Amino acid sequence: MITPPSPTARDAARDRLAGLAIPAGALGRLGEVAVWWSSVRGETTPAPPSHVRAVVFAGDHGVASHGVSAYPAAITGAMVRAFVSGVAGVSVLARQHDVTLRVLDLGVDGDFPDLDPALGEFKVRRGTEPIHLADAMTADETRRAIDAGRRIAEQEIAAGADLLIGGDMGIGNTTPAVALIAAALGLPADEVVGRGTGIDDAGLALKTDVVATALERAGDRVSDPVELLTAIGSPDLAAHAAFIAAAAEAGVPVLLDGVISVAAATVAERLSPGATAWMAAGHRSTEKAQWRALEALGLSPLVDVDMRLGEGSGAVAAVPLLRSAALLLSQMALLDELM
Ligand SMILES: O=C(O)c1ccc[n+]([C@@H]2O[C@H](COP(=O)([O-])O)[C@@H](O)[C@H]2O)c1
Ligand SMILES: Cc1cc2nc[nH]c2cc1C
Repeated sequence: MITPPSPTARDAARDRLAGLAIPAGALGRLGEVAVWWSSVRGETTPAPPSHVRAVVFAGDHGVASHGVSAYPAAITGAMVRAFVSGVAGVSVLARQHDVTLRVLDLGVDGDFPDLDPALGEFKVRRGTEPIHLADAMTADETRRAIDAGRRIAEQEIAAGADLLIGGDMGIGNTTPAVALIAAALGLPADEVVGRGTGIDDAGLALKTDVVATALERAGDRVSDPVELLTAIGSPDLAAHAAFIAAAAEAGVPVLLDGVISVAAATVAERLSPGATAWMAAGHRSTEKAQWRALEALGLSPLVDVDMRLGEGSGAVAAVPLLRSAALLLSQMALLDELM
């Protein structure tokens, strides 16, 4: 069940924004996100987010060995190690912007016996089935992944998060992500498929076929979000979607990242209708499915710099803008006070 963010705080913040010593609308999307931040914090002029926590959901995808990615699946595990060592792209941004980063292995096709066992605490399976040929996972695995995502959100909230970010790592994961978006928006494969890590035209045609076949294979099951995750999702995507839904249910705001995070958000909205009110869009990815889904959710991204890294990086890059927006709304003079 979703309780909407405070309409009183939202209206008061909107009034204050309209009265600031700026030409009307001059803060652009910073003004919009400041009003959203007030509504989700339930105060007219809340402090900027100071306990931002990001979780990277890692997993492998059976389609990765079917020509849909520019990189081999072995990169997933190598990057998990990079997150643990603090040297991945999002690790750098998280340090810079004082964001706590946690990586979890939900479905990597490999193990990490030399790393902290907490990394695999929520592991559901090793990789998924290729979604154009078979269900990604079993119904029981989907339930376990959803339960994991909810528990992860609870843990992050208990640790004091005032803003949550879901990141992703998984070679091949843009294929199920865009398939989930196609299912949610009722779009055909060719209107959602993008180049992911950088596939060429032949790869793009193949990936479009894979997504179209996966959607066809899923059939009517696309109308149920849980069955949809079983058919064409993955443990990492299911946990990510449940993480967002649980955050919204608990009244904790979420800043969205690229195409995988936004795909998870479309499923979260279906798991918990109204969840979108607790979300803001961190950035605009180069993946067209991401913009289409953001548009369908009614969200406008803060940062637009052609990023397509995933990992939660675009959302973390937007954190300073959200902080600026909150400070502008609370610290600027009103025009009336100056006259
Ligand atoms: O966030 C995005 O919009 C995004 C767009 C393209 C690629 N990625 C990242 O690249 C990987 C998936 O790309 P691919 O081509 O292997 O499906 C995965 O690890 C994602 O984090 C992420
Ligand atoms: C190197 C590399 C790093 C990534 N981080 C997220 N997705 C990625 C994909 C690749 C290939």
